[in-house]
Amino acid sequence: MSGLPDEVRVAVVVVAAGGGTRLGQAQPKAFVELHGATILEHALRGVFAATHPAQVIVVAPHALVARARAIAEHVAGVASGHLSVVAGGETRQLSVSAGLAVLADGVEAVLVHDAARALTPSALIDRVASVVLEGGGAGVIPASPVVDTVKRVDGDRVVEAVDRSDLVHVQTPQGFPRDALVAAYAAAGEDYTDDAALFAAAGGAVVTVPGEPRAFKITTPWDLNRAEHLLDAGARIRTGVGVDAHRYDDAVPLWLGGVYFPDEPGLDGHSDGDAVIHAICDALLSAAGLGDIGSRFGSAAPEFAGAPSEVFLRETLALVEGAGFRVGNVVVQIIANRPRVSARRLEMEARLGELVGAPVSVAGTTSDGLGFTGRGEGLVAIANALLAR
Ligand SMILES: Nc1ccn([C@@H]2O[C@H](COP(=O)(O)OP(=O)(O)OP(=O)(O)O)[C@@H](O)[C@H]2O)c(=O)n1
Ligand SMILES: C[C@](O)(CO)[C@H](O)COP(=O)(O)O
Repeated sequence: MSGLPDEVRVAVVVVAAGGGTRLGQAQPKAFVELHGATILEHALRGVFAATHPAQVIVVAPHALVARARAIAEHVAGVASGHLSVVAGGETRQLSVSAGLAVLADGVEAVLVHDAARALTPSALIDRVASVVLEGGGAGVIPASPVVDTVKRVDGDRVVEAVDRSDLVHVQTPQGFPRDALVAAYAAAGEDYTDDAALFAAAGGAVVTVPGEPRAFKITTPWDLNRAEHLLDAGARIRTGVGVDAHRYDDAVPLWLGGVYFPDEPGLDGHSDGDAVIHAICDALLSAAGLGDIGSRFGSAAPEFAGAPSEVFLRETLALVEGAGFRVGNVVVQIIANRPRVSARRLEMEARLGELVGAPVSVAGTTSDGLGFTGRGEGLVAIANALLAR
């Protein structure tokens, strides 16, 4: 496969072709429902929310390739991405091989990820990808210390205590330099329980990065229940905050809160400088745990030069919705000597409400002569967003 943009240096192979015998449900594990969506959909939300642009390769049971494609396109459609869906094999290793067979030209780092780790935070995917892309040549796996005492047993008889000080639990995604991983898979003579073991057997070095509790694998009914409870409790309501400051610039028009202010100095910035919209984007992204406007859109990216900030807001909302959230409400406080917020507050609230699809309140204040806002050098906007799942 070729034809992906140059910046796509990462592929994530999401293996979802297992039967899930230990979960014991009628359908294959990745297609079991979890909190109103399939396990696969939850896993893909995390993958598409990662910052590194990636080719996402979903490996599904032969009979469910079309269903997996529909699920993946639904998630990718709102978050944008480069997607391939292929049929897996009898073992996890064969499924990974099927995914590796469709790697795009230009991919340098391959992450292999279990769909069964449905709640894996996108930050872990980015963490692994970043270390592989640094180019040390090693495989990179998430690991966490073993917290329980460990015993070696013979049947039900304890033989000895095992020193756990140098033991870790490992998770996915596991990341590798592309060529070395493909060569290791081609050379593999036996079945390994994870990609790092196969890579090490071919002579590759493997290093660890910190794992994440939420990246646990849904293996048994108890795990599925735990995932349900986590989604129930933790993610119903989330808040986020965003702050943006811009210097006044007489040479540019003033756009604030999506509204044009004639006869006012504009705001200096790479885009149209609409600090209110920028603060709202940061509030929404932080509430969803999706990073910030700079990491998402690039504060100097040429395509955003002079761009209306509504573009950032639309993209931000697509990301937030792709991560499974809807916006409850947004509030913004503008700290500035000018413009007078009260005169245009209702217009800003209406325009922003229309863009966000939820109530947006705008308030204004001054800093009582203090600081750069008080000296009339610039303007600050502070936004707070409430998201719900
Ligand atoms: N032939 C296989 C076997 C496993 N996997 C994937 O590998 C991941 C981890 O495997 P595991 O949790 O062991 O899943 P299952 O093999 O489905 O479970 P079980 O061993 O209980 O049957 C899962 O996302 C699973 O879909 C796969 O793509 N192809
Ligand atoms: C790859 C893996 O998820 C790493 O922890 C795991 O080894 C695969 O699943 P299994 O439960 O060991 O079969």
